Amino acid sequence: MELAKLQLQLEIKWIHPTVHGTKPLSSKGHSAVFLNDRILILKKGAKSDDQIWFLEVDTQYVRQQQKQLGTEVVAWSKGVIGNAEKPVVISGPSGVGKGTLISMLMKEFPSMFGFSVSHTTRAPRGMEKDGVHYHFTEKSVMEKEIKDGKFLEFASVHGNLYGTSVEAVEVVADAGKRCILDIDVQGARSVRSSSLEAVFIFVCPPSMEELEKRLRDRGTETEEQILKRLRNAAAEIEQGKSSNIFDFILYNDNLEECYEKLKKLLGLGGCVAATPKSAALGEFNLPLDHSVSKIDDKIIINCISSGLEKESKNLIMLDVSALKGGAPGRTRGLDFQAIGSFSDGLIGMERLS
Ligand SMILES: Nc1nc2c(ncn2[C@@H]2O[C@H](COP(=O)(O)OP(=O)(O)O)[C@@H](O)[C@H]2O)c(=O)[nH]1
Ligand SMILES: Nc1ncnc2c1ncn2[C@@H]1O[C@H](COP(=O)(O)OP(=O)(O)O)[C@@H](O)[C@H]1O
Repeated sequence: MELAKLQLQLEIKWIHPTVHGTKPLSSKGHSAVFLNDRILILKKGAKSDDQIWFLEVDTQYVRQQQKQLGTEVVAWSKGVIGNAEKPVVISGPSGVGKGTLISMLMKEFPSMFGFSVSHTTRAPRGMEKDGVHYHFTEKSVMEKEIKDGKFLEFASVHGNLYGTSVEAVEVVADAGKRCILDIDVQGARSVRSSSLEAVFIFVCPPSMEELEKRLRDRGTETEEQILKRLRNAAAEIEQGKSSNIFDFILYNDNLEECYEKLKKLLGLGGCVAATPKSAALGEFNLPLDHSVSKIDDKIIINCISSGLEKESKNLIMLDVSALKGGAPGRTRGLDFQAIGSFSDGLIGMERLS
């Protein structure tokens, strides 16, 4: 019996999984805590925005990727204190006015919204700037990056490749802004089934004739491209209206009226505070010398040589009960609290954020 066990042990093979996500840079040391489907890594002596990481081993994203690639997969995700507001996905046929509505929103609320800059293989239009309207890229480069797991979603639209990189969405949330994605219906469907929780809006034209007029008047496409966009529009409208991807359908007939409706459903109807809700809350540097234990969803960090102002506050509680997002993007929803010291008898709780 013992021999059989030993033989079994000897047969265990090391597996080298495919690693997705951006790996943390090495540090002077780290603590690791096993949660149900991922490993929490606390980097010692790292800066406050680089100290919490997760290595996902059995999350929904990892399982999806394993199925797709047919290999073992693990994925890195950086941990962030606090939550970001739900991103807004806006879809609709070419020429319906998505870009116009988004520009109006960004102009009126510059500190509240940020645009997810997509990658595309199509050529830039006259006024379009690389890195602002799109990241204009080569097909082979984009395909390689898609393979490396750098994209949240991608699709072939009107004969070109378009995609939202994980970074495009996360940098907006990192800046404490609400992210707006202008993507097609296929992309919206992919985001719907991803770990990113979003609000989905589909913009419809008042008629096909008006759509054609807007596309022609915009004057940015060749006749062939206009015809291709119009051919695709009917199917897109059909999918947008009938699929259960979208939470709201907006008719863009009168522009001002449509914009008012858009603001209303984003909760911007009345008097709005223009200050963004910052995602980066509080500053706390994990000292080199600490020990870590886990009680249910709470990670207790005992800072032995406390880097905190008050020596007595050397116990920190990291709450991982409400994690949001995760690989291939950031893991949000973490909460830090100073909970005193053993000598205090755990008196008082003070949120560090
Ligand atoms: N899936 C996906 N679609 C995108 C992305 N970026 C843009 N699109 C969509 O691609 C389509 C064509 O966009 P564009 O070339 O800018 O032309 P326009 O819609 O006529 O202004 C539109 O439906 C966009 O919503 C992206 O990152 N992913
Ligand atoms: N409600 C509207 N009424 C008339 N023209 C509009 C309206 N909304 C947008 N447009 C115009 O239609 C054209 C296409 O709009 P655009 O925002 O570029 O569409 P999309 O981003 O959906 O392709 C632009 O020239 C824009 O000025």
